[in-house]
Amino acid sequence: MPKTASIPIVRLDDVSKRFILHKDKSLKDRALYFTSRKQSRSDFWALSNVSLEIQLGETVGLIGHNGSGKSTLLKVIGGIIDPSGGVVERRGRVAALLELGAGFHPDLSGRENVYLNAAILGMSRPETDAVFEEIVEFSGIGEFIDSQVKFYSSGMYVRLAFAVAVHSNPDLLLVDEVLAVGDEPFQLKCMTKIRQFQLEGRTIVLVSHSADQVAEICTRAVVLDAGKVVHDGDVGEGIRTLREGYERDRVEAEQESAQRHRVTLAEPLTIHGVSVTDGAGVAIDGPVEPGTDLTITIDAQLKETLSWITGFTLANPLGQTVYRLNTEGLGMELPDTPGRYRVSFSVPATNFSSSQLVLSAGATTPDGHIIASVNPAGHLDFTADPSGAGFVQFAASGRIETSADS
Ligand SMILES: Nc1ncnc2c1ncn2[C@@H]1O[C@H](COP(=O)(O)OP(=O)(O)OP(=O)(O)O)[C@@H](O)[C@H]1O
Repeated sequence: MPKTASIPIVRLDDVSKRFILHKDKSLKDRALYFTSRKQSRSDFWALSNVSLEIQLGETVGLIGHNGSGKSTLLKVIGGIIDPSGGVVERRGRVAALLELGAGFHPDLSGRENVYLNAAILGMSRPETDAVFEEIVEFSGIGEFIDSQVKFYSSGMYVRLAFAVAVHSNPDLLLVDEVLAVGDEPFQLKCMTKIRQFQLEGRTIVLVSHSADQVAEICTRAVVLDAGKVVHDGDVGEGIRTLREGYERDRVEAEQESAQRHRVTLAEPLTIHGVSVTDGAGVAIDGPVEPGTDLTITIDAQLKETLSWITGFTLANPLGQTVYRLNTEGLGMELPDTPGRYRVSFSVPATNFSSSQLVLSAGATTPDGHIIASVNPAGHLDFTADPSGAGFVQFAASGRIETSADS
């Protein structure tokens, strides 16, 4: 299949999906409002006004919190469920790998299910005959192909379903979280197959909770939040948006829980601010050139007598720590008496090759109990050093020697 840019294979215009929720009424409600109906109905919008175009050859990762609408969107894209409003257009052959076992009949054998599933995916019997052995080999199901699938493990289910889907010659492959169910060698096999699909210019849309997986294979990320698209585009940026949402939710949940319990825990330490300056003491406001000396300063107030450690972390958009430093690591002992302290860390000649890093700062007791955390405390854009690649760079050099006897 030739790789062709800018041909939409899927187009969603202002798509919404409503589910009707049935909730049991309490006896009190029924007595108060003299109603005999046991249930109340309410509308729930799992998707709201989603518009997107997916081009031929793209690999799109759908990410978002639990319940944000990812699976619903995947099903709408695949035509498995109809939207309540808006327009969905799709071209080409679709293979959808949705929730575990969907499309498999438990009483039929693996072999019978392969033929049934392949027929659902639009393959004729001779077409299926031609790839049957390949499907069985890819799935690694072996002799169990003639057992009823109700005796399969969840991994075996997924392996067989994925094998059928990828051998059905789809233009558009839709994959829900199911890949996580397979073991590591099988996941590797799936990744290799997905890469082959990408080279062949096929289109893939996958739902994943693994930021690493999305970063590794997707060319675009769509982030959903409560049924709405909150980011569509760059993968690293999308993962950052998602992580910031998680952090916001965590802080809100903590505040709510503190309010609910009406306990105002006196925090022993407050971080008032975190600043980043260069070697000349000038605040960093823009790209950081290779070789820049950085000073990270944590402004903290200790409110009671306590031993404490403070430090900072620089992480990439996937949340992986690229660099971490704290007072304990540097052998610094902080005063344990109440007061306001500015703790500075000097990091000379920095050379991070990751383009954007997230700065966070925190404080713990010596036994690791977190007493303050600021995340994110800032974002730093490092200008890439073209001499090498990887998380960090060094002042590297090279040399060529000519051997005298050549
Ligand atoms: N058939 C249904 N009837 C009623 N509500 C539904 C139905 N299917 C999904 N929902 C609701 O719609 C919302 C979105 O569900 P969806 O499965 O798309 O989310 P998700 O982002 O894939 O979640 P997860 O990460 O947990 O798999 C959820 O609140 C879910 O309870």
